[in-house]
Amino acid sequence: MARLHDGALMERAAAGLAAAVLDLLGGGYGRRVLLLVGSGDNGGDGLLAGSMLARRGVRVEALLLSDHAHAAGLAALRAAGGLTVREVRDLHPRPDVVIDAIVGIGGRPGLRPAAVEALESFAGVPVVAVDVPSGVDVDTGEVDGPHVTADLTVTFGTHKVAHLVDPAASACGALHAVDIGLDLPEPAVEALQPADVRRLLPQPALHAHKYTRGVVGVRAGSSTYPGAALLAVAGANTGLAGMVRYVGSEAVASRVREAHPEVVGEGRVQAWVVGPGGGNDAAAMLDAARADGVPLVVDADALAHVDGTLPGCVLTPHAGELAGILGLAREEVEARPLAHVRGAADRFDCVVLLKGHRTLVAAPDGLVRATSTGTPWLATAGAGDVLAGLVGSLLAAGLPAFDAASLGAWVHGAAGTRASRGGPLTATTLAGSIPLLMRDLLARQG
Ligand SMILES: NC(=O)C1=CN([C@@H]2O[C@H](COP(=O)(O)OP(=O)(O)OC[C@H]3O[C@@H](n4cnc5c(N)ncnc54)[C@H](O)[C@@H]3O)[C@@H](O)[C@H]2O)[C@@H](O)CC1
Ligand SMILES: [K+]
Repeated sequence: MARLHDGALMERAAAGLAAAVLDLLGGGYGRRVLLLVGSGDNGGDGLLAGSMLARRGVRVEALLLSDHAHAAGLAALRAAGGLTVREVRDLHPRPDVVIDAIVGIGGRPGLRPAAVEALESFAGVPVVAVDVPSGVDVDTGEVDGPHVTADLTVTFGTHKVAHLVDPAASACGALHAVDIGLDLPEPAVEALQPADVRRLLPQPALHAHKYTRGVVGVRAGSSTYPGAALLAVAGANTGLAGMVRYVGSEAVASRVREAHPEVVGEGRVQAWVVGPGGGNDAAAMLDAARADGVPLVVDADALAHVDGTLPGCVLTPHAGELAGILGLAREEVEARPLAHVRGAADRFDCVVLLKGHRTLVAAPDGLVRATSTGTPWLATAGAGDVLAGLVGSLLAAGLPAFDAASLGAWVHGAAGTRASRGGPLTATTLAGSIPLLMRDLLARQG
């Protein structure tokens, strides 16, 4: 901002927005676009993009929702032949696309009645949000009152928290970022990209042997839930660590050995995975694992027994489990996931991985990584057990807890998408696709 004239940034933003809208429309001439325009620079972006679209033959109408509108944007739109109106009833029928330029990063959460009325009048028409869907809380991802639900969000300079954190992230639709040449500080919320994952992924050294690659131990499963043991072991046994140990009842252990002949019994480990399917044994599993003094992944039934602090460890709750730990209602965690995952990481002095549509991983210092991979098909029994095992293997391989958890969440989501190919998947096929996903990633190295 210091180096660039305001107008230059807005020009770049508007050009990127107009290009994305043309792409969505499949052309310009004869198409109809409605702009919903608020009082600030977000409205200015919309008006300026509207002028660019009008020059490409698009019939552009702007509904001005405030007495003030960005003056230069307004002049540009009118000069290009765009129309402006102040009432919904004065608009032509059904546009091909609605552009939400009501508010951006300067907006307060919620929408005014005139904006809500306009959005309701054109329900069913695809919506392109300018920078963020208006009405969401940009810096927390929270939602308080009415907001736009977009099919496409075109953002500028960098992703904002609302693009990465639910519930706002779910209102963004597809995301398209336009580089406008900003110099940006380190973010407090980040999302790993494939190149980051390749850099962080543990790979065997030239003279590696199984012990130098790390040994991960799994304490999971019970007579009621033997499958959880098999799936947690499947997640741990994807070849990222040098060896997997399983500790549990002989009945479950023999089934684990049958399914995974590489897996061995009790001994020294560099990390433990505790809790999936543990049932009534979960407290004892957690105590036994804690006694070793190595990093832990605490999942499922073991989460209810966490107390004190667990430096270097990872908790992997879903919203209901985190609510249980914090003594809150599930809905409260779902409404403010970023605040609560950070609160839990601070309270237990460990990394907390909150599973969901956008899995969040928080470190005790407040840094958060949001997971951008995954598919709703991953909401399937046992997928969480696989994730716990996977994170455990990354811990055993020597990654710090924050990297192990965020890398595990990314790989888990990407492997799920790979295995799903747009259709259903099971936890077993998910685990099987993890090494294939990593092979694809590493093949693109360099
Ligand atoms: N800062 C930057 O570097 C750039 C900003 N740009 C655009 O500028 C936007 C930010 O512009 P502004 O700071 O002017 O702020 P906004 O345009 O986001 O909104 C602020 C205006 O909306 C009003 N308002 C606040 N909450 C409202 C609500 N809930 N309902 C209705 N009106 C409300 C305020 O009174 C104020 O006039 C960005 O989101 C982006 O679209 C781009 O042009 C690119 C460069
Ligand atoms: K907007």
